[in-house]
Amino acid sequence: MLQVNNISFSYQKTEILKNISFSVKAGEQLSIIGESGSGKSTLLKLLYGEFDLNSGRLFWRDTEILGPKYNLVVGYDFMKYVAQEFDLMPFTSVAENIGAFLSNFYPEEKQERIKELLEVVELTAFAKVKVKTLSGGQKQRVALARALAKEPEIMLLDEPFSHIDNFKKQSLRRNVFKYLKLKNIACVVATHDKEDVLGFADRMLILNNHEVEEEGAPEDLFENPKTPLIASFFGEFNVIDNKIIYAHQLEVVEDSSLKVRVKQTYFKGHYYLIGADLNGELVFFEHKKPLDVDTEVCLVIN
Ligand SMILES: Nc1ncnc2c1ncn2[C@@H]1O[C@H](COP(=O)(O)OP(=O)(O)OP(=O)(O)O)[C@@H](O)[C@H]1O
Repeated sequence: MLQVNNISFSYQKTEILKNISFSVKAGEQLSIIGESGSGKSTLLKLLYGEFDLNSGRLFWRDTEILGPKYNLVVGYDFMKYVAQEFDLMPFTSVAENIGAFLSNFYPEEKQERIKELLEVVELTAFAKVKVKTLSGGQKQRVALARALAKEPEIMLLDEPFSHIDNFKKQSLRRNVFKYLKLKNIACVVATHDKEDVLGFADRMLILNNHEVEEEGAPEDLFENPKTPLIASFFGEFNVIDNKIIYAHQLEVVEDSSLKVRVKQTYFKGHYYLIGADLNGELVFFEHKKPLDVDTEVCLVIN
């Protein structure tokens, strides 16, 4: 179990993270979300032992994770960290990069393992290609496979699919998260992307104003978002009578006291997002057809 006990940290004078506490069990997937600059990457780096804490303590099982002041070599065998900038060997092949940390003592097992990981990140066809010729997204996939190679007990992933195109993203996410569960590898993912969270994370933690704003299962936070920041992560929302109402909770009906005038219509695939004026405020709702500007419609909250 990863145990984060009341940690605080600052690069210079201003505190970036204040009194952060949480835990992650073996095999559990935790997503860290928060606005840009809220300290997600910094938190992952602290978990990896890259910096010394101002206060608080960090443990994986019984081992205390220590910063460079107390630990000459950053990092631990039980932990792998995939940063936003990948640390690969550009002049060797994809397969060699993935196998770089695997022992040569059992060559057949090593080749088997590389083959398995190439499949997880869908790079089998690129096994022999030199990493320097790959695209950013392909490099990110090599970095993921390389981190998985030695089956760490815990993975720290910083925006793990950010460079990968939408065609590949869905299946790659499923492969990687499924693999982590299968091998019971705990995982902490810093992300902006709700698709990295929904359907995969067991729990999520929201960083705001240097602190943990909320922590819980994605379903619970989605159903009962306590703040606009949390709601905004899940989708378009409104504040009506001081309550957070998602766009999909508003439905057009024949008659109601909630009358709005349509201002904008956006095609969203299987629905349209409509922006409308409600007593001078812009509200958003979903509708299966586009609506003409200035049409008056009535809404109910479901
Ligand atoms: N090496 C550094 N030295 C000084 N300040 C830093 C350093 N790295 C990050 N910061 C500052 O710490 C704060 C948190 O940055 P961090 O990169 O952790 O945020 P983030 O939530 O991961 O952002 P993003 O989502 O944009 O990646 C920011 O104000 C940033 O400017």
